[in-house]
Amino acid sequence: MKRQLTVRGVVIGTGMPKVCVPLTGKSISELREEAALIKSVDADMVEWRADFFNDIEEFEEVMAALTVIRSSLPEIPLIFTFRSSKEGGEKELSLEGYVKLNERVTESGLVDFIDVELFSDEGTVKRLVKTAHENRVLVIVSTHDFEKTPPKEEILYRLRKAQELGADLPKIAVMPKDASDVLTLLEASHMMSTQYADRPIVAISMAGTGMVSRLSGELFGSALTFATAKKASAPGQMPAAELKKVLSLLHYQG
Ligand SMILES: O=C1C[C@@](O)(C(=O)O)C[C@@H](O)[C@@H]1O
Repeated sequence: MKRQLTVRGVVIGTGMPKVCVPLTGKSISELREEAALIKSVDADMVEWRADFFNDIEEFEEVMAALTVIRSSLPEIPLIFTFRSSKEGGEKELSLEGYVKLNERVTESGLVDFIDVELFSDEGTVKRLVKTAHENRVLVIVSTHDFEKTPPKEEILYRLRKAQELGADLPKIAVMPKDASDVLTLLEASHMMSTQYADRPIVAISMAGTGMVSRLSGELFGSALTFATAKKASAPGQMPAAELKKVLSLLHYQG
């Protein structure tokens, strides 16, 4: 039986995919505004994409930003993500800086999830998973390809590796060049969720070509989908309210 994740009353891994909206503000005042906007959007979860934040190397500022976000959105599951430039993010940190940042955020008690990149190296992933779990924080282990869609076997390998390393939510996002790449991602998502995963997973085909993958997770086994309140954090995201309508239509079984 597949595990589900229940976080602040949101159940991930059953029914409609849960809608997660990223915060991409560069400063505390931008983040405060964005958080207020998110209150008016029907989001299930929020992701702070901290790589957009100007003062990411100033730990006091990071904590201040996190406190503002958490106090503006006290009820909603919150993901902390530093997405490195090599995986499609805005900035790069040293490995040591990346580990420290994630550990301190984990220990702050302000977030429900951290996102750890699979290619950080195995030891780092294991260490961050351990610290997170000791602090009752869940872990998304993520991997991205902004250039192409790898073969199905490679997508499955990465998702299985993430699961093996202790991810509560293994996640992959890849770039399609055509419809057959989208089918590859969807097939891998379906296979992973029905044959190999004992927990929810997330699988995304990006950009306009891949948009269908952001809508069809309930059928193909992807438990979370990212949408915008203001600014997209990756190509192909659509406004959260529109996305929710489509998810409800696809959920309707007649
Ligand atoms: O990894 C992901 C998925 C994503 O890249 C997307 O394609 O929606 C958006 C990112 O903010 C998030 O961290």
